[in-house]
Amino acid sequence: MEIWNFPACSFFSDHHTHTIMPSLLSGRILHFPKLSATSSSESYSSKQVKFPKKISQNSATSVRPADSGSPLRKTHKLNLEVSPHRAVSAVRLMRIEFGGAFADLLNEQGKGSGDNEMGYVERTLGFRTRDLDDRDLRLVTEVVGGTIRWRRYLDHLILSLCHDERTFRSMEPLLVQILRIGFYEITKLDMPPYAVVDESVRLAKVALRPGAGNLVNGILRKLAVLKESDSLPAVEVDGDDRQQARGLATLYSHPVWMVRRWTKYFGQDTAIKLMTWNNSYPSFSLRANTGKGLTGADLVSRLKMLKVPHEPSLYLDDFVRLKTGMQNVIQAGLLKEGFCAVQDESAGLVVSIVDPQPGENIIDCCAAPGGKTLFMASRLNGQGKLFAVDINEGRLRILRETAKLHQVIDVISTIHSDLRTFSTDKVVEWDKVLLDAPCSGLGVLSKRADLRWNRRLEDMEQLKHLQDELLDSASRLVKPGGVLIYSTCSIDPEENEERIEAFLLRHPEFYIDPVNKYVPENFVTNRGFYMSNPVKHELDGAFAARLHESPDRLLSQVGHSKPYMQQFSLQAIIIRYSNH
Ligand SMILES: C[S@@+](CC[C@H](N)C(=O)[O-])C[C@H]1O[C@@H](n2cnc3c(N)ncnc32)[C@H](O)[C@@H]1O
Repeated sequence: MEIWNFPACSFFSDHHTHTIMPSLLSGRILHFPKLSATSSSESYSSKQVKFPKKISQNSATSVRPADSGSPLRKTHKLNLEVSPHRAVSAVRLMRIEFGGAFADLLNEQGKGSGDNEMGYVERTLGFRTRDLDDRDLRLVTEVVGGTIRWRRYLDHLILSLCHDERTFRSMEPLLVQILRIGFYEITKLDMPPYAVVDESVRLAKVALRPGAGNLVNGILRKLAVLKESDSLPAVEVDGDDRQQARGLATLYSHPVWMVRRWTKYFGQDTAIKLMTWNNSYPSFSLRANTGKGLTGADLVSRLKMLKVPHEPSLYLDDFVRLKTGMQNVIQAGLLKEGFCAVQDESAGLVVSIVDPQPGENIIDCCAAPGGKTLFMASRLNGQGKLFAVDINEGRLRILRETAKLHQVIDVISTIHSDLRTFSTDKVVEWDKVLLDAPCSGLGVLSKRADLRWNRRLEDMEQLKHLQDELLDSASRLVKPGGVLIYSTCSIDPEENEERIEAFLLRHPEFYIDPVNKYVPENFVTNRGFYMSNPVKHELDGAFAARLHESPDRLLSQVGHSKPYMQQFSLQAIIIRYSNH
């Protein structure tokens, strides 16, 4: 199994994630889980997605050799007339939009669906294409990420070129994906329009029906003409605040509520810059695995050997930034062999704020899949103990496996528990407590292309409530005089500063420890918090507050003490809770 160390991310949605079940895919009529809010309200919608009949007779050109895949593959036909990147992209987009699969550009070996991707293509379209080569793979990554990001804008263009709104709303989902891909390639990738038209028509005909091909032909040709004469349908950004937000939301392809929220908090200019950042191709950072005795210099020489362009991090030793070449890093096995991890510097800086020291006992309260845990563990140099709590067992398993791979498992104990329950046991106190809280992830939208469409305004209220509860729980685990670090990968003040202000009102025994000592000054806010801002720092957005608990808390808080405190030793905790 490929083990990934994801960039810092929000996974509130984990509990709502749906994946396509293979058994569902084999039927002609598929019942997908609930559509995302945006797809139902801002785009076409359908709960029953009809897929085309299996391969049309005239499109099959050869039969795949019998020994080259699963039994399913053997029985089906290969279509060499359809461009593989287009077929795979369309199916991936269907999975992401209706199946809840994430569009992380790095997910699952960079192929989106792992080795079985052609199986999905075949079951969805009724035929398979030739396998993807490296160029196709890069194109699929680009097309899928871009088409998701630009979905609202692309739908605006498609709608403008349809006869009427009903035509658009009643299109089959697969037809919409084929059109979106074509529109994206022509308008954003500047691909030769007539090649795009031809390929898209062919896919629509073979995968759907001849009429669908004609429709694609008509609409894409109109687009090609408009593109050539530089007269694409305009997006109006005027009127009152609400109308302007709608216009900007279409022009920069984001949900309206996000535009309104960012305009309110940061002003329109910054909101536009933020959306532009979210729409750009993400860059990635790698962290050399010092747990294995490797250094940033070792990583740099491997990257040089691979001819992967890179630059050292401005802020963190042992981190390097890549703009391109991630595929080479993957193929060379650097991640698989635990040589390095993918970690954004904005997440690395949160670990700098925790400032783990050898010999300390640290608890990471929402730890999985372990990006920060592993980095902290490597800083303990084999001395001390790190407890990793998470409610999600599957993700904790990934954490354990990665910790073994990175050779830092000796200092880590995993605890599968809801933090709220775990903390009421009042088991023991820790020197440092990190709460990397579930959050909206609004700081990582450039990497998580689909996230903007899966978040709803209503989620924000639920998240804030959960964050308050988890902060209260985490605070119970801090020893007198100890440190509590709260972090998110969000830029939203309501999930960040406001949560801390509310916490301090509930817990006057804590005070803010300004982060100046731990991170460069340009990341420090007026209140002494850490804030990485994509517009300012060209990193993912992230936030952290470092809070100290007053050493005389127990004296000052009669009746609010921790009755069962220290009744267990750390060793007993390991035995009682750990699952490895
Ligand atoms: C932002 S992610 C953590 C990312 C992780 N710190 C890293 O750097 O890789 C939030 C995590 O909180 C976990 N979580 C959510 N609710 C929880 C709860 N009540 N108790 C414990 N963990 C919870 C989720 O399963 C998720 O893994």
